[in-house]
Amino acid sequence: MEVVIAPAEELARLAAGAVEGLLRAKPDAVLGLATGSSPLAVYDELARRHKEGLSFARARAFMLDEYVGLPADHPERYRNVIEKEIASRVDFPPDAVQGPDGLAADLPAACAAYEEAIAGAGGVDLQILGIGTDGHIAFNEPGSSLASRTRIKTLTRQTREDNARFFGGSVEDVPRHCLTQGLATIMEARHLVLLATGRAKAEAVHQLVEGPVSAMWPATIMQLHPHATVLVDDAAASRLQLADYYRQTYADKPEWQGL
Ligand SMILES: N[C@@H]1[C@@H](O)[C@H](O)[C@@H](COP(=O)(O)O)O[C@@H]1O
Repeated sequence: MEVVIAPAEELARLAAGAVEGLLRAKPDAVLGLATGSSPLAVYDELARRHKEGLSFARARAFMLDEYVGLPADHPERYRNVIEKEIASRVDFPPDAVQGPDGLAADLPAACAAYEEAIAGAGGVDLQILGIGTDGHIAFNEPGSSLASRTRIKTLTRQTREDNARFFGGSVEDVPRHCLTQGLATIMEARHLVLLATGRAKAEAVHQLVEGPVSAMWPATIMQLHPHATVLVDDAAASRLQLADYYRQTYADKPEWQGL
């Protein structure tokens, strides 16, 4: 696991640079897209690079998760958020961006179909991730099986409170259920790039990087991934015990190495 501690704008450039490097080497790459506020600066940077010639015309993308039951036109439905924040700003082919169907009549079948779609596309090359204050990735809340696949989950009160800001501040308006890629699904992506900023994420980041691997902090499963990059600002890094070592390692990193 590589930990990079840098200002937020630099983190966004690094993540976008990893996506650009991938697309230049493999134009038909499969990207994994996350919602939440953490990746927004990355999407801005990708939209900017698209204007300068970076093409997504042969790429595809899979979303991490979706609320259950939000109406198709609800602005906070993750499918609509991803459309607004990135898909509509670059040149993905039509239908190239897919997400779990939170409006399906048969939710388990929709989850199974989603797993098949990811596998059918050859798996995700680069997965962008955020992290919840309780250590969730996608919507794999504490207690999630480390072997989980795409399925329905019940959101914790903490996550609903964290996300209430997107629903006019009303916790009651945040759905109680979601569909989410499982931890084992996410672990199959070939490169994981997680972004976290702000002091509220400091404990989750400490656990993610330095805690024991545990379903209580689901993101800790990333310690078992052969290619995981954790991009954090000073505030999110403030509880890291080995912060000095991570800073030194990154400062001394050979330029050819990339993320
Ligand atoms: N399902 C999403 C996660 O994918 C995201 O990582 C998390 C953190 O969000 P933010 O980046 O806004 O802090 O929020 C939501 O719960």
